[in-house]
Amino acid sequence: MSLELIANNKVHGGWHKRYSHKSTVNNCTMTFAIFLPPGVDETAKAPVLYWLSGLTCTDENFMQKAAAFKTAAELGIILVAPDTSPRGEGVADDPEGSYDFGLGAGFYVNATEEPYKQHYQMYDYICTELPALIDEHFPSNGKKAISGHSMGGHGALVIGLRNLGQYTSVSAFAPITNPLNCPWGEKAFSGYLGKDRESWKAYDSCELLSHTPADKCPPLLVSQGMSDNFLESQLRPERLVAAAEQADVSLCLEQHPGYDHSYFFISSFIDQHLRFHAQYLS
Ligand SMILES: N[C@@H](CCC(=O)N[C@@H](CSC=O)C(=O)NCC(=O)O)C(=O)O
Repeated sequence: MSLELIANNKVHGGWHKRYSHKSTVNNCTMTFAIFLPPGVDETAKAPVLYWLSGLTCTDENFMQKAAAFKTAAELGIILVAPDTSPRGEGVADDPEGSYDFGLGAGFYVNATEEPYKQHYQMYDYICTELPALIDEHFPSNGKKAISGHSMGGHGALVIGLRNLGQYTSVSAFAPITNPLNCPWGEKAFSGYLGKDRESWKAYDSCELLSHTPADKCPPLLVSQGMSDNFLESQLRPERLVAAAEQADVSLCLEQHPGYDHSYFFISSFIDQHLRFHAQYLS
């Protein structure tokens, strides 16, 4: 699969690059961004942290706002930030053009419903197609971890918990923990997955965590701002804690007074998340 370079910036001694490519699973052109820390090449390979962004984001929000490069450069971690949905001609959007469904809101699921299923296969894209592309074109050493924010925190938890053994560690900022039972999740899953709520459970981190064998669960870190406008209505971290207790799994939930839902919060704690992942990636 060929890549087209669309941006190239030196930063903290490494390189931030953006690429587009034809996606077989999403049946459209996709864009992703990558940070290559200094010194990585075919003889000095590095692990990869996949970052999944939230509603309304592209590959650019994390790279421009999270302030992750300095510590990723120090730790020798490759960062990969995909887009949050398929895009382009023929890709169905929310008929009402809202921000929480359709373009920029793929929810990291494989859609089964018309007219979304032709393109919205973000679960397979993140789990399979993108890592294969990264391993083919960049000096990754085969070790990978996953993190994300809000909708992307949901995606990171779901993908980490459905693919036990594949991600050394999983973290999330302000994740949508229980999309089965919150307005963002119910809207997205109805549209992408249809009316059968049973089929939604495969994409719910509380549901998945409550059934995860403790000895197979990856290390989990969740950070939540306590002045987050979406805390009560959409995020509900206490439900993830209850699921962890049910499975007797260790979950580190850090609650930070005064922080909101924005990248100001993420940039304040991204170093901690990078160091958390580095322990397991190294
Ligand atoms: N426009 C909406 C909320 C949009 C929003 O807050 N998006 C977040 C992710 S929310 C969950 O997935 C985000 O990361 N935005 C991009 C950014 O750069 O901040 C509203 O105003 O309610």
